[in-house]
Amino acid sequence: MSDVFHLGLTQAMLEGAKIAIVPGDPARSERIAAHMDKPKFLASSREFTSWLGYLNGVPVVVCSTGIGGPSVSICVEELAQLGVRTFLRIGTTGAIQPHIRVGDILVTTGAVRLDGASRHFAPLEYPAVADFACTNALYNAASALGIKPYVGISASSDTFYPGQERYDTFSAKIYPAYRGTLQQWQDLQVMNYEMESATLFTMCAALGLRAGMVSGVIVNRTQQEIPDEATIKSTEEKAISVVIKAVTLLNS
Ligand SMILES: O=P(O)(O)O[C@H]1O[C@H](CO)[C@@H](O)[C@H]1O
Ligand SMILES: O=c1cc[nH]c(=O)[nH]1
Repeated sequence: MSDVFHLGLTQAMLEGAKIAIVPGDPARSERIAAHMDKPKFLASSREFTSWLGYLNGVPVVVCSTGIGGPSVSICVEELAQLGVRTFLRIGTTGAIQPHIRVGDILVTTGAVRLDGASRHFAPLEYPAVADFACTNALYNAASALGIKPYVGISASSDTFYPGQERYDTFSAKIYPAYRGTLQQWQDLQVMNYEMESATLFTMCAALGLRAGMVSGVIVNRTQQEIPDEATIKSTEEKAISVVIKAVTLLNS
């Protein structure tokens, strides 16, 4: 019998884990757990696939969030009910700055709140900022692995198509409020688009939880719209190695 509504998890299953790695894609959970000692499948329910593993003897839970703010908010709330206090998201992303290349790693310090769910935790004036210790750990983890990440702001959108100003859609129509926004965020030095950090950062800051985010660039929107399948896995693996190292730094 589960202790929470959606995740299919009990407190006992988490073996005291206080830290969670939260990818979007359920299939990524197992690949992340494979980097840990004693990886164990826990549950799969809707978009939430969870595994448990150990890093230097410390239990770490991995649980996918699915796509977008509403499901992130459920994942974080229910893991927090089970005792988790620190959340590191590892995602894929689309860069919007021309100099950022496919395969690069981004550490997000703050998010533009283009979501709806974060407004259920705090008004729009409240910033969507990452926890400093988590960001520091992600940056230092990347550096220790010989990776120089870009560090800065992400635009975090509820929608993949209009909210990220994609015209390669069946209608090619975008509501006026979103036309020209890619250029606007680019001018404002935003690094990239993704879909979860606004909710994750806002709710965690508001609730006294810690959150950070690392992502791997699978497409650069100034150059292409469709990612090259061949590079996705290696980019994800690079970002996974950063998040694993960051957990060991946070636990040391
Ligand atoms: O690769 P994940 O972690 O799912 O992250 C990104 O990919 C999905 C969109 O394709 C969104 O969830 C976005 O944030
Ligand atoms: O362009 C992209 C790529 C991945 N995920 C997003 O949300 N946008």
